[in-house]
Amino acid sequence: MNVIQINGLTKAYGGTRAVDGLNMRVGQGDIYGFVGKNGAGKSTTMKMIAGLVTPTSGSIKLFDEQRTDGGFSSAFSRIGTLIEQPGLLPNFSAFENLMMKALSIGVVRPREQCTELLTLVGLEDAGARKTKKFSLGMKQRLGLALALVGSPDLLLLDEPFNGIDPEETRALRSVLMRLNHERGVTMVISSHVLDQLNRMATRFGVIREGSMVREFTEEELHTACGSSVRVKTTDPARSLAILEEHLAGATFRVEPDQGIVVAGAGGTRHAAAAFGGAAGDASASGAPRAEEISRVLSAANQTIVELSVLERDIEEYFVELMGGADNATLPTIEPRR
Ligand SMILES: Nc1ncnc2c1ncn2[C@@H]1O[C@H](COP(=O)(O)OP(=O)(O)OP(=O)(O)O)[C@@H](O)[C@H]1O
Repeated sequence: MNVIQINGLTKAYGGTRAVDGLNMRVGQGDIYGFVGKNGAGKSTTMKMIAGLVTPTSGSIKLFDEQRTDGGFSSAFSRIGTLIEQPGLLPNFSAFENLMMKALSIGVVRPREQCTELLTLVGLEDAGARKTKKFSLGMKQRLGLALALVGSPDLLLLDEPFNGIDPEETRALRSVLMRLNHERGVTMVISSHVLDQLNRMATRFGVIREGSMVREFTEEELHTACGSSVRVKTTDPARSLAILEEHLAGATFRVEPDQGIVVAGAGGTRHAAAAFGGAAGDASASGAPRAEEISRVLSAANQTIVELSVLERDIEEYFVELMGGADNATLPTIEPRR
């Protein structure tokens, strides 16, 4: 079942289209990594889903309920949001902040739920402290607890890792993973911190200038970033012609030293065809196989002097989809742990 189904969503501010004909689909149980450069339209999209901003046009369906001009009748009660700074009252304790929300939305047994949520986000020992004494990371975790009051089925988290240190980040990430695994909570997490999303997300959506560039699963990401093969022969021009003839759907790049880099449609520059695009045999697995390239060239009496498999960088792939690396806030992705 789709938890979120968005079609042609647009938000215009005067002449600026913050979101421009966006399509998006989030399935039940997804941890959906919503990726884009600063200003791409992530926050505006999240705010429209959360009902904080009214769309200019387009449709939003949440839990099979279509948004109307009056908003949603029941779907909103199933959403928890952490968008921008959590709205904490600084002179009240963490527990009191949670209780106020629990009482305002009529949670059954509010004290129990608030105590449980403080434990869930690792703030059980800080419940009585005023939130103005909290670190940024503690505030983020309390903000998450606030979003969880009422046991929502869908969490919308806008840049939840912004400005918090690595230890707090790890703590927050582990709470989110538990919520997803143990309670089946669906999440949309927007971030330009690819590293964090890459460790958690089961699906991704890349937004660029207000439009969805592509959506893909974690598996499809790894297929798309699969290896390419570099081959060098004594007759590069002839070898290239042979490979082009035999490897339908693959893409080719000749490097300055005449080495030929062969990638599946999911492998390098022509990633546009990766999912559902025109792709031939060589791209079906996302990458050409070195053995196949070797066999094709040998059968045509080409002399191979070098053959190697190149791994593609996930970060490079995202940066390409997002529209280039003119963003200083893109860190390197570390290997999964
Ligand atoms: N209330 C508003 N009035 C006018 N323009 C806005 C408003 N909100 C957003 N924008 C513009 O819409 C575009 C998208 O902004 P948005 O905040 O959605 O992007 P973002 O992807 O969340 O970026 P960031 O990562 O920097 O938060 C930007 O050009 C922004 O300046």
